[in-house]
Amino acid sequence: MNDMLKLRNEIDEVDKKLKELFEYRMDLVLKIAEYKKKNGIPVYDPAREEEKLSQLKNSLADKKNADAVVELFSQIMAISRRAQYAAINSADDLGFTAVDEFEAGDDTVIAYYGETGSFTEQAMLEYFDGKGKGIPMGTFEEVMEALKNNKADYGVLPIENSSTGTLSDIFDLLAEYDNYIIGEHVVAINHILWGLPDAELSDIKRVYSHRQGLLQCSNFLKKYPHWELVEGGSTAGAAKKVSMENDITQAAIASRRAGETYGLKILKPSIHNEEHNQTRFIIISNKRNYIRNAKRISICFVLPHKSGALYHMLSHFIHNNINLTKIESRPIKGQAFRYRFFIDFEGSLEDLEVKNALLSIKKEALEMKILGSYVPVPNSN
Ligand SMILES: C=C(O[C@@H]1C=C(C(=O)O)C=C[C@H]1O)C(=O)O
Repeated sequence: MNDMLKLRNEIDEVDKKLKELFEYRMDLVLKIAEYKKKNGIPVYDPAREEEKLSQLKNSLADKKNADAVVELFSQIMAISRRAQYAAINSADDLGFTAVDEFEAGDDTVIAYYGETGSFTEQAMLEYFDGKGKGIPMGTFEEVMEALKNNKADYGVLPIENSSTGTLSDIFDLLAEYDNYIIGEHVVAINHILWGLPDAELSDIKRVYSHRQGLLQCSNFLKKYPHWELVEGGSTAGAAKKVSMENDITQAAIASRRAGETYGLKILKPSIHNEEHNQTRFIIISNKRNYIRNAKRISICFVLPHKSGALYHMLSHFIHNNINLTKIESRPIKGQAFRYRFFIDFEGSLEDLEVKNALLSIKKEALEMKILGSYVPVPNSN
């Protein structure tokens, strides 16, 4: 027998013992689960886990294995928690209810950002298949308020553009309001420069649009440095303004639907920077419901201000084998250089792995909110 074979035989012996010990440990873990269930004790006990890890680390004969031991036992404890959640079965509730579908009929009221003809209205019409009664809202916040005050059943808001990135205001509003993401929809955005029926490109002195419209067409606008760019309202609102004010020197960047709705003329088509300009919209509700088995979840959390806090938080995703699709951070109002993290990941609120990760994060974070669970648009993020 050669040397390696001999060593491998020894490893086999060690693994056999480890396996037996692991099975023995899991039996103990399940007995503890029984006790916790009977006495209403939560599964996750971070103080106990912290104490165990430092004890194991400090008692090592050879400190070079310290990080490996922490990693190994963090995994073992995550596996143990998962087994306990399975045994106890939803004693710790995430507070969301699964439904088979979201109903939308002719009486359903949907608050959307912008005016008739806005891209958000288009997202609403496509998502709800033309059903429901859309009510336009002048600001993102008004959409949130309409849900809060039960003036609307659903809301539709833009959240991310393929060329300009996320709309940070929406993240702040999601953290602030008790409204939840129940769906998403992606719309191809084609920006057109619109003027009055008699206007020519050479007449233009001022261009109106939403901030996003101006940003997404920045390369085209750079060619006309003498134009005054005015941001405010939605793209459709800008088209309406140009039509109403009847000034030949004014133009708007807006969608085809908006320009046609307000009787304008195309001065220049397809002026956006990126050929495949797309915006992702979210559908929101004030109820904590989600489509059963929806495979995307969004959360946000605030961490204690200490080193390694984010690393530790992310380890809950790693140890539960959860794939993150997006991470963002936003400054917390009134707290200089402190951040709230926003994470999207794959999984269903019914998965034990997801439950394990979320309940652990909830326990460790200063605050944690599940922003919703929904069916993702393929390849949207
Ligand atoms: C097994 C328990 O449940 C969880 C798992 C732990 C472990 O695997 O050692 C420790 C603490 C708890 O988070 C326990 O409470 O002891």
